[in-house]
Amino acid sequence: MSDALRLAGVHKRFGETPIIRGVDLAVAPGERHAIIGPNGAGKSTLFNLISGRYTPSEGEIALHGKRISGLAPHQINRRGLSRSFQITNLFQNMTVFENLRCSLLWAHGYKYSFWHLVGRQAALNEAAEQWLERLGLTARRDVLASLLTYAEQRTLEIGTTIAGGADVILLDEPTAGMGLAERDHTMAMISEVTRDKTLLMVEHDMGVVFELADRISVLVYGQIIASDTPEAIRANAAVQEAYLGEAH
Ligand SMILES: Nc1ncnc2c1ncn2[C@@H]1O[C@H](COP(=O)(O)OP(=O)(O)OP(=O)(O)O)[C@@H](O)[C@H]1O
Repeated sequence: MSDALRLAGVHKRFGETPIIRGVDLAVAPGERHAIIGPNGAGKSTLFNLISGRYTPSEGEIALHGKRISGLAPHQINRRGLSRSFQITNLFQNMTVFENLRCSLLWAHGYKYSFWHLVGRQAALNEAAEQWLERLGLTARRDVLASLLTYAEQRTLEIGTTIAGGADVILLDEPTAGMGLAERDHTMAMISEVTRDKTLLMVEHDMGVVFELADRISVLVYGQIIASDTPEAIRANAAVQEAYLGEAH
């Protein structure tokens, strides 16, 4: 079986400045993979390369064995890769239910004609209700997205990203800006809704990373210096020196 996601020899330069300097990375289907590294290491740039916002200066990126580097973000999205942003990306004047319904419609509805779609309303509503339940947002069903707490907005944002039907999910610091209780709740939610999905996340919170990830890659100055299980990463001397030894 091909890797869900594979980067081979990826470089990114901005002008003359090399930011990503030869990254090879393979993420297996169903794996939860975290990318960690010091500030400015190039984690966001890597995400921008994978999601199509930037094109690699060199190298290739493949999704399920098919090349995606060079495609536009919406084309990559159509092929099953979806990215959730740190800044929430919701329809603020729509309710929680409507936001979920919208991403389901976007995922499943575009192929059908309008009248066909009308016949599918019941199924769509049912699926949106199930997502409310999975996200623990049933009690907030009819609240406008703009009136949710920050943590609820992030939960809904992650939910709409996944409800959209993608099977490879990129999460950008999913617990940033949350208190401890919210963080634990969000981790449990991510763990539940990404079952059977491939997850790649950038996260600064080591508690989250070591609990959630099956594998961890350490990016330092645009290169992956280690890619391994959490236990092996914790024990890796080069990683400790480059990163974990710092006050994070
Ligand atoms: N569009 C751009 N043009 C020029 N330089 C850029 C651009 N985007 C990022 N950089 C530079 O690339 C380097 C890596 O930035 P990036 O945001 O990818 O790091 P990061 O690991 O995500 O950092 P952080 O953990 O602080 O979010 C930084 O020095 C940044 O200034």
